[in-house]
Amino acid sequence: MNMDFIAKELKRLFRSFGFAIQGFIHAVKKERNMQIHLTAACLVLFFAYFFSISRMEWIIILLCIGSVISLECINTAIERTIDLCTDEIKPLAKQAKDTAAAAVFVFAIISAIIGVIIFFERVLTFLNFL
Ligand SMILES: Nc1ncnc2c1ncn2[C@@H]1O[C@H](COP(=O)(O)OP(=O)(O)OP(=O)(O)O)[C@@H](O)[C@H]1O
Repeated sequence: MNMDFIAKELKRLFRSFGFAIQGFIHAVKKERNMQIHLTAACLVLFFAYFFSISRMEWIIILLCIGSVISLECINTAIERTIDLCTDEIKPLAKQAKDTAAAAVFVFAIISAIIGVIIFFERVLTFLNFL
């Protein structure tokens, strides 16, 4: 492998990171649900730090945040693809969009339940302490 080849591959790699970041910025700017997820994620990270949760709990929370945000990106991509394919009202377009939205919804609900399991007792203890 010569240095030229490595430099070219690295450039390609960083270019693809750049495209991914552009996609993420687009989703954050245009999708209200993504803005809600990110706000919730910031709150959860603050509470996680505040309550000094365990290493395993950090891992679970980071997995949940990453999964919800990734699913929202995929949902946005599916919405755009469908809008690109048709601007007519079609049952299949509705099914595809709604099912993609359901993927985010299911994981967001499960993440909220995990959040309650991790934080509920700690919040109660903190409130009693006040
Ligand atoms: N081409 C289409 N044919 C049939 N139903 C559609 C079509 N486009 C959207 N819908 C449906 O209309 C409803 C609203 O969809 P729309 O994409 O406008 O908003 P949304 O799903 O809330 O997304 P956004 O995050 O952009 O607000 C959804 O149930 C969606 O499945």
